[in-house]
Amino acid sequence: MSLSIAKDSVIPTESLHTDKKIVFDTKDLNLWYGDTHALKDINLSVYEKEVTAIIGPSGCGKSTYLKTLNRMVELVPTVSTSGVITYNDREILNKNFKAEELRTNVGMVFQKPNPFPKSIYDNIAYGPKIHGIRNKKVLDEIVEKSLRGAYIWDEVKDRLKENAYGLSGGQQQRICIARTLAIEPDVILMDEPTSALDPKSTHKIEDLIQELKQDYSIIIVTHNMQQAARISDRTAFFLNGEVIEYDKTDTIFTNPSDQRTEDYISGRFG
Ligand SMILES: Nc1ncnc2c1ncn2[C@@H]1O[C@H](COP(=O)(O)OP(=O)(O)OP(=O)(O)O)[C@@H](O)[C@H]1O
Repeated sequence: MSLSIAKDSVIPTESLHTDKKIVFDTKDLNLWYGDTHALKDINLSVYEKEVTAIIGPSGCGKSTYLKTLNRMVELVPTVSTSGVITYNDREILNKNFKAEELRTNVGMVFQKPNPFPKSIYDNIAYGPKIHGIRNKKVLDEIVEKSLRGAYIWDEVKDRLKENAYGLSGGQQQRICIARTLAIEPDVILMDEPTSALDPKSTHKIEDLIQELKQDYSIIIVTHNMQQAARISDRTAFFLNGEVIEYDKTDTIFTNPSDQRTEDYISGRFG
């Protein structure tokens, strides 16, 4: 297996060897927005029930990569791709794989909390209802389980009929996480989930992510390197659309093998 090679972004290092199952395997992925080559020869294996952080300066392709994993990137008409991504050994860029099916297994939480303008209850019940669940008792159970899973049940259990907009930003973000849990995904993509939150809410979400990784595989884009160091098991460093280095988080932050990683994590650019 190749060691870290910045040139063609094939990065699995010796220390990445693990018995863990690969959830997402990306091979030679390239992505263009029209003429803009946004992702270049990405090779990356994401392991189950871990937190994988994606770091790198603005515009390096972090969000694009995340949105490729649930095919949201296809909503941009100019997008074209080459290469292969498998999710649990199934090729997802293949048109035969329905994006809707993928998205029931791969949930996403965005930078800005984006609850629906509906009651807290309806925010959580929305996804299950779309999937055909109508039984009130079953929906009640899903709502409670999801809110408990996002560690917000005790704060909202007496106000489930109130509009979610009445909650604080940190609470809204946990409602959005609960909404994702309600569709029972096995992967949760998080695009800078705490960047709009105060330190206390950030801390709660970080604790929550640590809990969630017992049951889910989590991929998180973050600009906050302390956050990546605190909560992730592995970290990928992106630069100009390439993966420069991918390794265990401890290694990336204490002994990176590429000078550009070292320069970035020590704040010399970005
Ligand atoms: N919808 C789009 N159409 C055209 N180009 C785009 C589009 N979205 C992103 N890009 C370009 O693709 C490249 C990667 O952008 P992306 O948003 O993935 O970077 P990022 O690392 O997530 O940045 P940030 O940290 O600022 O969110 C950039 O050059 C960006 O301008």
